[in-house]
Amino acid sequence: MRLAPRALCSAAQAAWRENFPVLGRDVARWFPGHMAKGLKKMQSSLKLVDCIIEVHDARIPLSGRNPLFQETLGLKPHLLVLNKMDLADLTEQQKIMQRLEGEGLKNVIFTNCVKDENVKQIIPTVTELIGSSHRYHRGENLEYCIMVIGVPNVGKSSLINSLRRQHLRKGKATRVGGEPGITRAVMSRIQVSERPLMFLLDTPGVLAPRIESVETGLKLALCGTVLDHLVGEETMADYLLYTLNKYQRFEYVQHYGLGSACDNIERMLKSVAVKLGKTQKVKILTGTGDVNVIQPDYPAAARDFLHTFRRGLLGPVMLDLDVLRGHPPAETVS
Ligand SMILES: Nc1nc2c(ncn2[C@@H]2O[C@H](COP(=O)(O)OP(=O)(O)OP(=O)(O)O)[C@@H](O)[C@H]2O)c(=O)[nH]1
Repeated sequence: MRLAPRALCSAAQAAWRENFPVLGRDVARWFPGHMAKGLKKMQSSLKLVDCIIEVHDARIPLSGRNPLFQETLGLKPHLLVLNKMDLADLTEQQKIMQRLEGEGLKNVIFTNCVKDENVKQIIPTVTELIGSSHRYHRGENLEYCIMVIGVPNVGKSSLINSLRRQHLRKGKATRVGGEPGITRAVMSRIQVSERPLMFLLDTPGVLAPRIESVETGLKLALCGTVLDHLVGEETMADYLLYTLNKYQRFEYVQHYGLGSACDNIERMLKSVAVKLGKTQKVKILTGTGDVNVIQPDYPAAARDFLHTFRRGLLGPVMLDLDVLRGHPPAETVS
């Protein structure tokens, strides 16, 4: 089953490295109006806020966070919630925590907001953070107001709903969705706890307008923070295959009944398409006119591969192992 590391860097790596710089520029341009507006509104609401909860995807704890958050919202006490822990391989959790602490992030909680795991730790941690931040202007006001920020689709709304389930036994207050960009406006305050009386402000997901590197862009895309069609499903599938092979996560072989691991995305998607019965009719122009041929539906196979990964069916994965192990970052996309 093991592929030699050299083989992993050939076919699989080439395509996404070539494609992404162009696609990445499209993604970088995709900094929609609502994100810029959202960030401005977040800044102006800051004076009402006692603490910031930044939610990020636990599969990329070391990359893809928006540096604008640090610059503009960094004055308040800050808790980093690494959500979707059920999808992340946390074998190296200790090292990840040490690394984050080295970057000044001392308050970090891993959560699963679908199953409410570790969510109960959040309110006591936030209360303690605010308590130790000398809020001299609080006066009689015993309410806490917390702003929830993060890049799109990391589970900000799910966290708010989970906190309400845990502390108020109430259901959904805010919309959750599988696509990035569900929350479009800084919403009115949502109560999440009675004692202490705590309100959260949900905010739209805001990506950095500039993507730090090709690999960061692809990791963000795999985590669903960018609309798939902007990067290209086949490019993302290519990077996913490269990553799974690199970290020896071969669950995909069994999941798709492939027989052996593969480092060629075209071959892999062809096998997946055949297994799934996804074929498409394509017209080919020949010397004697148009001929219809049946071809594997590569886009459908790529979509299935991505969807299967995002549901956790290919096992938990830590996309930032390369950063943790100190590999140099790939080229910047601007
Ligand atoms: N597996 C898993 N999925 C989660 C978890 N938390 C949220 N999700 C899913 O992730 C998707 C996005 O969740 P949202 O809560 O809408 O994310 P958001 O950050 O508010 O999204 P935007 O409004 O686009 O910024 C939804 O399909 C959720 O069901 C988690 O802990 N584990």
